[in-house]
Amino acid sequence: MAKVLIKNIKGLFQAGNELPKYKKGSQMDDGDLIENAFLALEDDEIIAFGKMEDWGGITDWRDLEVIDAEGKYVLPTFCDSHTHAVFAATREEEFEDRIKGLSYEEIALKGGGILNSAGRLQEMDEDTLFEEALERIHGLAEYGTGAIEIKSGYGLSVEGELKMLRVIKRLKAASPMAIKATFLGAHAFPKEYKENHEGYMKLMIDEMLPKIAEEGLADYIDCFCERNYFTVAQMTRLLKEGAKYNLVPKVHVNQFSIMGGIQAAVEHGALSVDHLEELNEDDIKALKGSDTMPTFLPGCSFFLSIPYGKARQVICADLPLALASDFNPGSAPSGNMQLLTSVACAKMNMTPFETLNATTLNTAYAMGISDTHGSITVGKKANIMITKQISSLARIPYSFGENNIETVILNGEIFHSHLKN
Ligand SMILES: N=CN[C@@H](CCC(=O)O)C(=O)O
Ligand SMILES: [Zn+2]
Repeated sequence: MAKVLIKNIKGLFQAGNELPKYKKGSQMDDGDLIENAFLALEDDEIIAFGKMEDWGGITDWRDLEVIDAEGKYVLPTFCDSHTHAVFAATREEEFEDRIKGLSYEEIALKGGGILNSAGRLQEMDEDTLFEEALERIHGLAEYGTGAIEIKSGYGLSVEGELKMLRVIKRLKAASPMAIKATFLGAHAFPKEYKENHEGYMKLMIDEMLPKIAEEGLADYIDCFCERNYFTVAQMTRLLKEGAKYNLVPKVHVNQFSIMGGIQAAVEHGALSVDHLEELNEDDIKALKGSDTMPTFLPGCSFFLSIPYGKARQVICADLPLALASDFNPGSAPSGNMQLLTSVACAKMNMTPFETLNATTLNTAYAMGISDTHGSITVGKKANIMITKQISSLARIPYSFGENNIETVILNGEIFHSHLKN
């Protein structure tokens, strides 16, 4: 598909050549929607868009492929800025334990949770891990995800972490999705280091980080800063070490408790702070004036029955906000971004436009790909999705669980379509 014209689009969402790098406060409810629009793609780029009546300007194309989008909306594909999509096994048994009354934290303290996944990952070879992860993320693309950040963190040993990050590197090469890799060795202390936290800190700093840098395996560095996991001091030390290798922080903070992790992450130039189920006024103050993207993970709140992030408080403070899936086998076993918008509307009182901004433009920022993804902008990647014929864009969050996306185009090529040719 060298040249494509999508015509008669009912509404083109997030379209503009002068959009802000992210939307915040009241801007979050602005869809930058062009009604009755066209969109032109050439090779893997967006080259023009506008009202249908202005289409006449581009008439010199030959061999033009035309897609008629009458009654349908076109959006940039979702960017999922926080996932753990490389894993060896699902964890239904922990799901059942939670139904019976155990909490996520109690299961983890018994050796389940992240350590359970780490044990399973050790047993799986790199090729199988890669093949299963590729199939998994391409399944998400059918629901509109065009870019995805993936963390390590189920390795928890030098070989295990390198294996995960090498798998992510192979995914980058094998998939048309935009992929970013984050080193999350500090996801949990492995069993062998239960009584020797300093030993594991040294292992990450002296052995993992240099090897990761040597092979160019990570774009970002993460740390699960939480009670029973890593302290603010340990996170700070790690972020400083990561900075020596130009690894920008994107961190897990404030999932169960408020420990000052947001302030420390902001001070160290974090691109995003993620989870934030717990959030207070000091945290909001720390985020104000920073360029750190607060990121909520409502799939985790839903699945673990923990509080939802206070989206209205963040938006009312004139801050931006991003929504990511947290796709992982323990706390959020779904990477369906459409479903995420439903949960955010129903449980966090976000408007449909707010959720769509929070899963496209703002997550593109939160994964460092704003220059190429997250909006319909001339020169950006031709990563777009076409909805089915729907009454309004609010239908995406409204009809929870349904796949409202009919066609997904990644880098100018149709990746998936429900249309029968
Ligand atoms: N909270 C830390 N890490 C993941 C869960 C990982 C797991 O349970 O396997 C999260 O973001 O929810
Ligand atoms: Zn996570």
